[in-house]
Amino acid sequence: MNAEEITEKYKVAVIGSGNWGSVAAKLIASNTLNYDIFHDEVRMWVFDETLPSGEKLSDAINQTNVNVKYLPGIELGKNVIADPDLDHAVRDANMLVFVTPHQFVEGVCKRLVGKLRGDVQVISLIKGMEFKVDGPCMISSVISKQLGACCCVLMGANIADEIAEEKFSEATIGYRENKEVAERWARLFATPYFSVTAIQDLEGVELCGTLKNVVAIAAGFVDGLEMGSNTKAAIIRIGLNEMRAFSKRLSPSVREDTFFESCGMADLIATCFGGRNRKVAEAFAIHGGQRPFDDLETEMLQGQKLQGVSTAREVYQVLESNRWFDSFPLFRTVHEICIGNKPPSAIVHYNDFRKAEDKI
Ligand SMILES: NC(=O)C1=CN([C@@H]2O[C@H](COP(=O)(O)OP(=O)(O)OC[C@H]3O[C@@H](n4cnc5c(N)ncnc54)[C@H](O)[C@@H]3O)[C@@H](O)[C@H]2O)C=CC1
Ligand SMILES: O=C(CO)COP(=O)(O)O
Repeated sequence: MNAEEITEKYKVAVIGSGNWGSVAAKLIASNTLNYDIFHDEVRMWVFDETLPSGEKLSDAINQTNVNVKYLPGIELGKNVIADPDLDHAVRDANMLVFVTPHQFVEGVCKRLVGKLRGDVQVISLIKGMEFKVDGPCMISSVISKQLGACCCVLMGANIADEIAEEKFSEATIGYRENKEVAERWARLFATPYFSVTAIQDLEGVELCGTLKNVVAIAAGFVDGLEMGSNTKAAIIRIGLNEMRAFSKRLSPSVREDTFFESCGMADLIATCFGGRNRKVAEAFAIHGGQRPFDDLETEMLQGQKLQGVSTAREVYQVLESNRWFDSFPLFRTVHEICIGNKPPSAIVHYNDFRKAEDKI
């Protein structure tokens, strides 16, 4: 292959190296070796920290090829290079994968303004949203606005630890216009154990991935209160209804069939049974709401971050600013429980749910 052909290859950088970020890098790294259109090397930006051994996390990853803190025991692929220097990690990259917890994305984007190639394409794997003075803003919009780049999303029933062990799962890419770009992203991620479908519903896919974390918190409360399978199924059904109604009010173009893709019902089920939001919310309810989520997160997740509690707050702000409380009792109550205004047992308010369903 000559030098000219090499410069035309797509160069990938992964922004984030947490639990899912590391698994995403592993998936991508297996494909960059398989397909000639991609450069082999995958740069993974690491928000660096010092390990108890005194070693830097980025050095440990490069020496062992394992993210010893966020994904222990799993080899990422020799072509994954951990890079603590953000500017250096994205240099020359024309495919950027954003996968930080959502609360950090704005700060990261600010640091990237003016540093990226003009032809850069972006995908966000981040589940969350921001509430701004002029209303709610999805993470893909935060990224596209700040970087002036087109941004797809990839969401799905994707518990990272299971995909790391190469157990089969599916994911959904949401795109707005450019199918060719979406298909290139699908090629970058798909493996025999990770099946990726691209659909033209950016907003729907991202809203599903974001809102299911609020329902997962509710499912955790139900588990902590030992209310059983029927109650949990009811919470999942009511939650899905609120997800659909909320998504359509924010974005009327959201497609009905999106809720039946991996990003929809499948992710909701996976997270309500196997996710971190569920697990920490269960502990919160077991402690009768007396221990704050922040403390439980620090104690139980070893540096990993919850998205559901802050998303519940952002969703609550949308409900408040639009006077939508009556139509979304589950979303509303999750936030009120999280901040200690109601006990965990308030999650089951049968009458509120039925009244709301008459409205939505
Ligand atoms: N873990 C999972 O199973 C899945 C996660 N997701 C989503 O992917 C996104 C990222 O999640 P994970 O990779 O699991 O991360 P994580 O929950 O493991 O978060 C920890 C990461 O945040 C970084 N961090 C801490 N402080 C920071 C700062 N000030 N600035 C920038 N980074 C900082 C840490 O270095 C670490 O890389 C989230 O939106 C999550 O909802 C999506 C699907 C599955
Ligand atoms: O989004 C996820 C699975 O698709 C992971 O959910 P948690 O953040 O609750 O672990």
